[in-house]
Amino acid sequence: MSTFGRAFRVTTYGESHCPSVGCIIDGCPPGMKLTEADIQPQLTRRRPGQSALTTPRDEKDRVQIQSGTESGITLGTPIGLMVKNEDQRPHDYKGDTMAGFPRPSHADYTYQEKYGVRASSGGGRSSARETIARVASGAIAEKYLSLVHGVEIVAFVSSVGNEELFPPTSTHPTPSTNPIFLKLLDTITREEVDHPDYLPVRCPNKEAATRMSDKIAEFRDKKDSIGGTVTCVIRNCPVGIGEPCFDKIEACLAQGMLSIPATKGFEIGSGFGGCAVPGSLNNDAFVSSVPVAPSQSGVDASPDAPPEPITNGAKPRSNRLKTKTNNSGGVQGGISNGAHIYFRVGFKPPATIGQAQNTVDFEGKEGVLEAKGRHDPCVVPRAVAIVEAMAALVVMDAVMTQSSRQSMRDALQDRG
Ligand SMILES: C=C(O[C@@H]1CC(C(=O)O)=C[C@@H](OP(=O)(O)O)[C@H]1O)C(=O)O
Repeated sequence: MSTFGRAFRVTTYGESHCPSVGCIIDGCPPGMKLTEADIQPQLTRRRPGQSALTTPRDEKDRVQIQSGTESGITLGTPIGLMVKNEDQRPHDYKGDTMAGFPRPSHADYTYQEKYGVRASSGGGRSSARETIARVASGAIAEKYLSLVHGVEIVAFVSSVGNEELFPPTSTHPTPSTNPIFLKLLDTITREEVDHPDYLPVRCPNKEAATRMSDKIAEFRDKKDSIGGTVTCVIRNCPVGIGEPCFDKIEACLAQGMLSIPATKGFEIGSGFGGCAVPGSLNNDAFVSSVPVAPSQSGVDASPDAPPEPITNGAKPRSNRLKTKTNNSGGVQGGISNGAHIYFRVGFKPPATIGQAQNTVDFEGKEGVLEAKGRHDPCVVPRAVAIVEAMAALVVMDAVMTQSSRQSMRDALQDRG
């Protein structure tokens, strides 16, 4: 299906080589200021042609809002977003080789088998061009979450091949116990991730970023490709989002992330590393967290503090407890507990490589494929913006669902 979400519902359209890609968003709250300027920065972080380590396809990826706003304010009606495909080279996909051979590990074969027909050039619907619509709609969800709840979502590259930002050690087999990692989750911003020292890879450590950049260049120069991981943190996520049993927040995050092209893995909190340690080490003990009311504390709220959540006039609910550690990654029982939600997404090496591969054509005849075209040797530097967008879409949908439950519960108060 091409629709994601229930309350905040995004339907994406477009193939790699059709006139445009985009989406319709249904359910965006009315009355929010919104212009292209709110959306473009994330599209620019995702766009192809941004460095020597990405696909050279040179798209500007300028977004146009087609509907759903007037005078820069959302109307609550469907928002249409469109980005033109401008730099296509369909002839790269013509001829005996590219047209005749399903690219190993690409979607060519399965699309052909499933639909009996497929887009004749590019990745068609399976192309990373489709992620433009996710990034554009995610920017809108994120704007609301930031304005109303102070939510912050930041992703960064945590590995390329075997080059890791936090390699496992005997003391910290998983980063969830590493104080440097945890401090990074507290403070990292998108501006830091895009610091010139960390570009073009977007790994927030100069030495690791250089190792990763060299690794990608090495595989690009061999006409090969390499995989990697992206870590993402969601700060100030409201407590209580996630809909057990099947729409637990981590299940929705996993689905959202694993719907991004080229993903092969997802872990949250201590993840797979946490599965190798006893409960006594993995459990997150609780401590009291009774909030001090501003009138009692004698100090004004910090200008950086997240805004008070909007509760439609009902009494705000205090978060009575917090955890000392956060191996759970901010989620228990599939419901957010107020701690940072953090997770890691694994991306495989891109399937399209220029190196000769022994394979068979669509008829089963043996041959050699040397793929043509302009392709990423590694997707993780551009995937950072896509992971952030999918996180925003998941959280927005879950916040809207919980807000509706909460306001109906509040309406019942004192009425028996
Ligand atoms: C253009 C983008 O990525 C493209 C993803 C892609 C594929 O097969 O997935 C193939 C290449 O493009 P083309 O279809 O022109 O050969 C990539 O450059 C993008 O992400 O914007």
